[in-house]
Amino acid sequence: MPRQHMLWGFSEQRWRQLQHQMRVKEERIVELETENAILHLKLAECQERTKRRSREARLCALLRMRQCHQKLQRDVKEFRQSFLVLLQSYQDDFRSCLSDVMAAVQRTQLSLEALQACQSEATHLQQRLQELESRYYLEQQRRRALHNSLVELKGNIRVHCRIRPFLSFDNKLDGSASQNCPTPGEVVHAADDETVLVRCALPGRPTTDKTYSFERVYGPAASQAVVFEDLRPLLISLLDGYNVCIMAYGQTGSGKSYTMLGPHSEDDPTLLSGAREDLGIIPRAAEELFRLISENPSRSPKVDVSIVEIYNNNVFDLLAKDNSTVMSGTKFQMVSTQEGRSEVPRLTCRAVTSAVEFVGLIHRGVKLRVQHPTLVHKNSSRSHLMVTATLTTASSLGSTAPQSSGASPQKKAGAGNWWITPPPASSPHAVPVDSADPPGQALARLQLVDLAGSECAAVSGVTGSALKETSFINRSLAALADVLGALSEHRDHIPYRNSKLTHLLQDSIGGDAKLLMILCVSPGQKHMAETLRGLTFGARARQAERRAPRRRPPSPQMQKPGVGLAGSRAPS
Ligand SMILES: Nc1ncnc2c1ncn2[C@@H]1O[C@H](COP(=O)(O)OP(=O)(O)OP(=O)(O)O)[C@@H](O)[C@H]1O
Repeated sequence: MPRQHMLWGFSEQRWRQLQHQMRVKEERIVELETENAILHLKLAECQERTKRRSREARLCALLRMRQCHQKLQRDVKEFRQSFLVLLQSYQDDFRSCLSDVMAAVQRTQLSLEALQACQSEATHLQQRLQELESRYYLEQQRRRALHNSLVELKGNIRVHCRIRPFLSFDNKLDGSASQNCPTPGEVVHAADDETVLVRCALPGRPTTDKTYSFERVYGPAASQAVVFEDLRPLLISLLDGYNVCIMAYGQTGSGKSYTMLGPHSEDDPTLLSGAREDLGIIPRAAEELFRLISENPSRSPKVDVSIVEIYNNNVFDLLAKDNSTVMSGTKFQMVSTQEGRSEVPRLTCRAVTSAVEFVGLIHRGVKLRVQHPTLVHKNSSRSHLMVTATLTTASSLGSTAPQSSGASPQKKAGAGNWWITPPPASSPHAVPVDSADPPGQALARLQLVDLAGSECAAVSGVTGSALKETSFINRSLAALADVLGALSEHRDHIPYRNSKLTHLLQDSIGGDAKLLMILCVSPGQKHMAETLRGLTFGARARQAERRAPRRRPPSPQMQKPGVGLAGSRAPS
């Protein structure tokens, strides 16, 4: 071939160079075309893969949706099933509650019927109770009437005699032991429950027996409880509105303080001591009084206590005294009211609400009482001790009696029954209050007296001021004997004012009140003269007038603070 390059004017070299370049370019084109084809192939692959993936993704999504849907369907099914179970249980519960409610309603109906039956029963019982209350009230009235008749039959002045045991100091005094007596020197005996036997054996003379009768005679073995038991009914009379006085009378050393208060303490003779069974009448009466009061709380009266001693015919207020003024306390004058009552103005009077308070006051008063040793015994009381409890009912029966029914409390079935429980409102026996009976004035007084001992100066061996005391004691006891003598002889004038003692006891001795005298006697030979005097005195006291008791109209002055035995109110 002609040389082309020559044709085109290129040098051979140049020509070869261009050819080479052209071959390189063609090779490069082939490479690129190959590459291009590969890329096309890859592109196609990628597209294919992308399509496949998107198809797969769609399929997956569809699959997931389907699964979700299936799960949802399952959940709904489960939910429905549990809902049905729950519903079933609710229905069961509801049915059971309903049956419970039905049962409860039935029970309530039954209870209602039972309640109605109970109500009618209660109404019936209430009517029965009212009937019983009416009967109780009537029986109570009858009981009181019978009780008071009994007390009247026994006499408004009664004498019990207590013979104390033969004690060591009786021996000291008594050298002349009698051969005829069971215990040497013991000459006074309780022949039976009502007779005292005194064996009088004088040297050179035949023995003679003297007997004395009393409502009750206690031998040396009689306990304090037995002595108290016989006078317990008097406290019922007190609450029935009668003045009551219990006093111990007897020669010195005969056991009056023991009987009224109890034994003295060994260490301090002014102190009371001893076990409960040794308690004397005064603390026992305090207990019994509050026991009786507690039996009828709706009628609780107010109880005011005063304690006085009458020493050398002067009245001393033991509740106003203190240790520093012992023996020099204020003397009190006595007055007689228009109604004839004896009263001590400005006397301390303490309200007590329990037996404990009452006994506490007694202990305090007794500690301040005048005592001196005598030849007979070392704790001889040189004064008369008088404990007075005044019972007042607050604005009286009218205030607590049923107002609406117009029924009024009972006034009197017999005498002095202000204490009687008012009848129930429905009682057909309700009686209108006597307009003459002022409200809140119902009073009764309990006087508990431990007298000083009657004594023979030769026996007690007292001299000086003690002899003067003895003289006053004996004079006041003689005045008491005169009063009892005047009463027994039904004299017009009863000499109450001859001594402070009888003046103070004026309301308690006579037809109005109930007096129990406990005649204490020593059993020893040495005291025989005084014992016989005491026994004669007691026998004479028994003959004092027996008049149906009547309730004394209360003195208006007794209502006023600061006047009378219920006098000045001291803070308790
Ligand atoms: N029943 C009795 N049982 C035991 N001891 C008694 C009894 N009675 C009295 N006594 C004792 O006899 C003594 C004298 O008694 P009490 O002090 O009571 O006599 P009194 O009559 O009050 O004397 P006074 O009038 O001199 O005060 C006391 O030691 C007392 O304890």
